[in-house]
Amino acid sequence: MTGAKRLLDDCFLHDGDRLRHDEALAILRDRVRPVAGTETVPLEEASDRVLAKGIISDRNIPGTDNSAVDGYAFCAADHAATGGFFPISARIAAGHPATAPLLPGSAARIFTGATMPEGGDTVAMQEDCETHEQDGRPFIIIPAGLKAGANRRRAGEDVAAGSPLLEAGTRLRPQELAAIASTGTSTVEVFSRLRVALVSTGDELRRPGAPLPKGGVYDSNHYLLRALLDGLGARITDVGILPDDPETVRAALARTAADHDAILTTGGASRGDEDHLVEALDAIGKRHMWQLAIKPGRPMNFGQIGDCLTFGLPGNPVAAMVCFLLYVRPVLSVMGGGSFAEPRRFQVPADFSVPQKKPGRREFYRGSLATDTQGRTVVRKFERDGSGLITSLREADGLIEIPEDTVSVVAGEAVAFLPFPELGLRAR
Ligand SMILES: Nc1nc2c(c(=O)[nH]1)N[C@H]1C(S)=C(S)[C@@H](COP(=O)(O)OP(=O)(O)OC[C@H]3O[C@@H](n4cnc5c(N)ncnc54)[C@H](O)[C@@H]3O)O[C@H]1N2
Ligand code: MOO
Repeated sequence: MTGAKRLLDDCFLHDGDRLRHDEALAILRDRVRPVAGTETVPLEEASDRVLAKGIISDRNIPGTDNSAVDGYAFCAADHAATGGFFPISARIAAGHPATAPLLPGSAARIFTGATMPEGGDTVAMQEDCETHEQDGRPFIIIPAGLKAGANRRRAGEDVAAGSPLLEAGTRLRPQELAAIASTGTSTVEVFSRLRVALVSTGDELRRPGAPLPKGGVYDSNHYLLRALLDGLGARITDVGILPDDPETVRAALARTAADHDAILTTGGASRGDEDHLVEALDAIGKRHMWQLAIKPGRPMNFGQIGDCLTFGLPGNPVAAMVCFLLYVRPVLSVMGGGSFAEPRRFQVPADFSVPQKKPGRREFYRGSLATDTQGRTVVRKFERDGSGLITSLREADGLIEIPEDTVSVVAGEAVAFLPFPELGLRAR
């Protein structure tokens, strides 16, 4: 990251002068690069990690043509001549391929996943067949009408030998781990875990478990952010709670920046007399952006101290979570070798109205999905706006995004909805 494109340091900015959401994203997208080294880990420890080296499958998956069902393998071209009456000449189970080709005009008893016999191209499901015995020999009656190749899975139909399986930069979800395992690979080269420090600030804060003085507030943001970082594969350092004291804040940030890739702070982001984060950042580092034309999350700041990136999240829990999801998550993803993924927006009819919205800023409401009387999916806005209401986050399925130039929302009109899973969270 080099020199800021645009620095804003006027705390009395009007929304029109603040950095817009798209501008903020463009700055972040532009400037952030992967910083993590790489390491080789066993597949058991690779969940949520980012692949540092692409994987090419050196084999076909499945490895052989095999049966998709329990039944009888035969050659479709033999059906007319046999009238569907086949002697059973072999038995083939998964893991025990036939050692000889199928005798012409005969069928093989076969089980799901077992390798197709040479000379057989089609499998009849056992439920559709009738067994028969003649002269002490087993026969199977296979109904007409099965297409050649029915119930047969082709070698390489999932992945062909020599084809790229996964690209570097892929975050490994359960299904990617399964795909890697299916190629027989037991270790993967992934980007090292980012070292991320969490800092809470505010004299009023205490950790759960400690007694709370009058006017005190439990540090819920620490637990919010810690859990939001799940899935990014970061190594978390808990710096604890810093008091509202400029010297202490500055010293702790300088010390922490020396051996971390990123610091996430909460609280003290705006410019009250007791808010020292921005001041500390200006004194010992560089501020790249501050004050966004969004709600909630207006005082979010972003900067760096040496090589360590800093994210100053607002103290209000809703603002902290929204800013994390919109800005911190994609940046940490890129720093850790992954992609800067834009969440997909879905147009959903609003089950609410907003008679008057302030123009010039983008607003994010907490939204939950519901079904209206005609069975359509609609989105409801949490009725209260407070940025301190953790309840609103719990009751939400995602964020409703209202663009800068919109000044009202009429019930029934389509609004952009960002489901939480698009932002890396689990569904309720
Ligand atoms: N005069 C102005 N006042 C405020 C402005 C403004 O522009 N001018 N902006 C408001 C907005 S928007 C927000 S958001 C908050 C941001 O405040 P800070 O980031 O400076 O945070 P604090 O003042 O320290 O705390 C705000 C609020 O959040 C609670 N908090 C803080 N940390 C935690 C934590 N770790 N866990 C739970 N709750 C926490 C804190 O007790 C306060 O209630 O400022 C507005 N004010
Ligand atoms: O970011 Mo603040 O939450 O708009 O209240």
